[in-house]
Amino acid sequence: MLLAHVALPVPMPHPYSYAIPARLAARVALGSRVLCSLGSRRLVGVVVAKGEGDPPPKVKPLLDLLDDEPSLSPALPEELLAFLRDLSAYYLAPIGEVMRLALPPIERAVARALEDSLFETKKGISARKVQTVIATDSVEAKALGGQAAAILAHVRAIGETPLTRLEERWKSARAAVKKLASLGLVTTSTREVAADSFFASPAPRDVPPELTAPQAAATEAIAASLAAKAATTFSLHGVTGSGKTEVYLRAIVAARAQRRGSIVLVPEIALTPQLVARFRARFGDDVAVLHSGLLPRERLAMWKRLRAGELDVAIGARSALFAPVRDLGLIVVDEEHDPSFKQEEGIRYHARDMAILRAHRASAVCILGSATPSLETEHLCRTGKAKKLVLPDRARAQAMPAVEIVDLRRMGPGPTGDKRISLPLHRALEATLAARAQAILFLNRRGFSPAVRCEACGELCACPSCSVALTFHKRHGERLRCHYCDYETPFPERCAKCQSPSLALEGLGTEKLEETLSAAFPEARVARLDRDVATGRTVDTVLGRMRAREIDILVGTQMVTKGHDLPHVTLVGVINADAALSLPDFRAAERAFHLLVQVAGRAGRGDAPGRVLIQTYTPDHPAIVHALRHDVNAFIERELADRREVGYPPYSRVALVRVDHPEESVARDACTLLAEVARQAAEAAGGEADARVQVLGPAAAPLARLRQRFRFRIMLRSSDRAMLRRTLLAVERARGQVARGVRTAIDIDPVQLL
Ligand SMILES: Nc1ncnc2c1ncn2[C@@H]1O[C@H](COP(=O)(O)OP(=O)(O)OP(=O)(O)O)[C@@H](O)[C@H]1O
Ligand SMILES: [Zn+2]
Repeated sequence: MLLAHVALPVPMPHPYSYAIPARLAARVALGSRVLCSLGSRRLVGVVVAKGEGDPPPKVKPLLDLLDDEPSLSPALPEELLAFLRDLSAYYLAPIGEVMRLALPPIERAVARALEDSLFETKKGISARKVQTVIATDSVEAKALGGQAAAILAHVRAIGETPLTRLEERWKSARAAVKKLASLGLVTTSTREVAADSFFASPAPRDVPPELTAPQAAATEAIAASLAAKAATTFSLHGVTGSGKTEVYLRAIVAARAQRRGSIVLVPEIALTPQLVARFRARFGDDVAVLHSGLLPRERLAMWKRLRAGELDVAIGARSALFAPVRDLGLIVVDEEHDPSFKQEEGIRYHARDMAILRAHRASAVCILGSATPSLETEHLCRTGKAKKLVLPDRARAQAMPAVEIVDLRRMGPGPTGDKRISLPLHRALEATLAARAQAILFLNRRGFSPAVRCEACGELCACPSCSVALTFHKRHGERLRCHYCDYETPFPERCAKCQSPSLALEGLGTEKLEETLSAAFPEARVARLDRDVATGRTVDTVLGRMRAREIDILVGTQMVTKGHDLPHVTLVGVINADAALSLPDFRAAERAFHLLVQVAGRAGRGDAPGRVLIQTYTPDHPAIVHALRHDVNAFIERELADRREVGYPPYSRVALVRVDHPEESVARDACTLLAEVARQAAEAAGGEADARVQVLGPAAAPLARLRQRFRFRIMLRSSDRAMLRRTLLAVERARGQVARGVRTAIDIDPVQLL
């Protein structure tokens, strides 16, 4: 009997077997989507293997085959299917749930046939209706005022405009449009559109610039690997503003020349409208831009066009890694150091690591681009697994900005009296405004639970055995705690280093900065960009206004540090460089360094030179010292030495077992049980000293309670991946033994340690 082994979207590690009925026999292929019954449910799964043999008892037949159109069948091409199986094995993730990462939304007709749809909407896919406003030929009888006048002028200048766009700029656009319509000055219409903000305005084609010598060398190396069909990973280390994007564009052209497709992964698509615009300027609208704002219908359309080979370039955030691009030749990971490439829920995959894997399997080229390569990537270069390409200078030979330190231990507040705006920063802002240039102020608000710092010497209270910052907790009296080993100590009376009694909590309270600035510089247009004020479209609007020079000072979080290319920004101020350094995370220094170099790199990209002021209590911290000199290599060298010494990645492999439950004792007991299992498995596995799997914990997670649940965890660490894996498999098997209601998760190569 002919059998199909089907991955179903249920949390089980194994596929299910079904009989292939004769009518489907010729068409069911590996990667086909099929309809199956499981118990009383009907589910859509993917055929991951076929075989002939004795059927298991009570085997049921496949009910139907979903993909019939030859260009779309099977749903998952062989290359993608094999990659997903590897991913599932690597992350110990249920095969059916992994498949779901790559499957398109389901069509309406199919969805109707399913009683139990796995996909986001039971109804299937609905259309996007957009209300637009068009100016008529009528002329106003008497002059209009206020928003109505502004909107009318806008619509006359721009042409048909979606109402939602108008509402972004004018609060009462809806009422104003109504009034204009009643005067016969505009008409509105509702229609179905493939509206996508990335394609809202036409993209004028650009003329490819002449490459700089390093760009040309990088492009040649990449093209040679493509031509040889040699799976190669490149680390493209180019300083900020060196023109990495141009290298990506040329690499895509080289892949196209061989009729191979490309995937470009970016950290956050909402923050990169400019990058998308550059791709459209080069390639027209023949690129698939995958982002969370797409409706299922739009996503399905993109998926189909990619699968059929009509589109050969997909750009998107980490999930674009699963795009069904035909004959994959290239995967670009832009800003590869960015932590957002790690998925933090469900299947906790790292898109950078998996990009390397998928490219490898497809004999494709993978480019990891960054001005601040991650230590992981640097390690790949040093162990011969990646080739390094360097762009040492800015593309148009602009100087790197001058970076200066403001030592907050010595420097008091400027005229505002707010200590976050030191005198030098205040003066620099004045000078920038006088020169009609723009400034970016970066305030780092990460670090939910504060660390303790000595105001006299700047020393941070750290764990004696883990070299990470201790975290302040109030719950059982004022205590400091290590989130790796659970070391605990009462709030110290004096600084361990200089004995000063002036210990202070590293403050958050940055909300009022924008207000303070507006008050201090009344003539300046101040705007803010962070998660609270910005979602999807507003980001685009704020960045658009920044580009149009309608903003003088932009205040923001991490969001302002990402790849923006704004030629009129001459001043960058870092309000408090220390916040990032005090996170209880072995990557704290690396992240802080990345942020500093990236945000500094926003200054001086145009003709006028740039200036960067970094305010800090710890001017001697290596992350700051090296950022001051833009010395990425020296920082990497030093940080690698530190990691090697304490045995953290990239010199070891780490995994976290996370456990949570509404009751603290239940969560702790479950975690203790799994830790015991891990210890026994680690012991049984044996191994040489440094390969031996270390089991740290159970310890309370830094975010000890989240959404009413108490969180505990175990950290497992080994220099040997196979050993670590064996131990984790034992934990995985024991997950079923914990008390009901306890949630457990295994996070392999974790990024977020909170
Ligand atoms: N060969 C070239 N000749 C002239 N201008 C170039 C060339 N290559 C790139 N540029 C320009 O240099 C600027 C910086 O390029 P790009 O934004 O790609 O830099 P980047 O390396 O991605 O920087 P970052 O890491 O800061 O994001 C852009 O305005 C781009 O148009
Ligand atoms: Zn510790």
